[in-house]
Amino acid sequence: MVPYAGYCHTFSLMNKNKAKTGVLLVNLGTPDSTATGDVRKYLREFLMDGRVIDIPAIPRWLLVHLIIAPFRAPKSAHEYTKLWTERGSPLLFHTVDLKEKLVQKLDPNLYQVEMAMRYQSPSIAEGLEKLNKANVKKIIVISLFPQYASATNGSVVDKVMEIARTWQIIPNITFVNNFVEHPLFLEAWAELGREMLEKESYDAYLFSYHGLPERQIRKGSVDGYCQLSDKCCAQYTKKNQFCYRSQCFLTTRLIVEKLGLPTDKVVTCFQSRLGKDPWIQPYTEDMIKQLAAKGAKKVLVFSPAFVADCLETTVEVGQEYKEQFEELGGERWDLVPSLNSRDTWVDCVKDLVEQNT
Ligand SMILES: C=CC1=C(C)c2cc3[nH]c(cc4nc(cc5[nH]c(cc1n2)c(C)c5CCC(=O)O)C(CCC(=O)O)=C4C)c(C)c3C=C
Ligand SMILES: [Fe+2]
Ligand SMILES: [Fe+2]
Repeated sequence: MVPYAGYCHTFSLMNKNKAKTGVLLVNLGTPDSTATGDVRKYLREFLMDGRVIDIPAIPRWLLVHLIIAPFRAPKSAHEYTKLWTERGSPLLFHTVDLKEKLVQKLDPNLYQVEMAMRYQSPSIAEGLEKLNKANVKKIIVISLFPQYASATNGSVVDKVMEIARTWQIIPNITFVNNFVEHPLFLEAWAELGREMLEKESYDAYLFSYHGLPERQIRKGSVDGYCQLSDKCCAQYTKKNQFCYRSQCFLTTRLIVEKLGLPTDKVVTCFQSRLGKDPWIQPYTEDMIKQLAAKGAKKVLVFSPAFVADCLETTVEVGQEYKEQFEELGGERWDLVPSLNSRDTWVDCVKDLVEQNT
């Protein structure tokens, strides 16, 4: 044992003298409080991002400042009161917990981990500054969105580069593009699913993902491959490997395989449409109607575009869609909670870090 202990001691001293690898975990962001003013501030920053509302800057400014933010802020502020806790917004505190658990699992001599929000606080600028001051040799940026979208992962890349390009020395920066196929991401969802399935049996399994304007999928389509039909997105090929819709269908298939669910009882759909333009389909509202019309009484719902409980899951899926389903005669609408900071998910993030070191 003695030589081994000595070796470890030397090894850890060697590590102490080496530059660390920086890790930046980034989630979407949330208002600072449920006050209408804070929600308005959040919505303005979020929706003024040209990757989120991808229209020219002047019409975007008019749309956001004169229409969406003023009308949506009071309504959204009220919605946020339904999920706010003593620790604030779940999206934020679950990301803090994830970061803290990750820190526990990584060697502190090798890694410095920071977390940030794409919009509002803590900002990406603050997180990057901490890593820059620590003189890290490399930065691994993990956007906490499993499926790639220009509006989320793409926007994080944009923001990180906007800041890093002002530095004299830019270390190596690696971005994790998506992690839909990571076995531990899938296993974490399967564990959550099993916990629900042990207690209850269901007539149908609904996978509801955040929606996107169809236009944004078309813009990213290689050789016009993505026509937003079931034919293109139901397959995952090198042509549509970055198509958000196809990555969502793939996520469903892989979780369903792990759980051994009957595929004829599984539906994939998209929620949270904003504005009048067509968003990717099928819409979750339409699927709820179809399931109820077919006589489904008990539905188990997964939201695997989100890694933490948030407004979109807890309130929109867990409360509003539940009410709609019950009004149509449904009896049970059980939402699988999100990954938050459960161990298998932390192990997934740890593995993403180590693979990219
Ligand atoms: C899966 C990741 C997400 C994608 C893709 C995405 C695209 C996208 N979102 C909007 C508009 C809104 N989204 C809102 C909330 C929200 N969105 C995501 C994730 C994705 N968005 C999350 C995690 C949340 C919840 C944040 C929280 O604090 O809990 C909202 C604000 C909420 C509201 O006022 O109702 C808006 C607005 C667009 C336009 C878009 C793609 C173009
Ligand atoms: Fe969103
Ligand atoms: Fe596609």
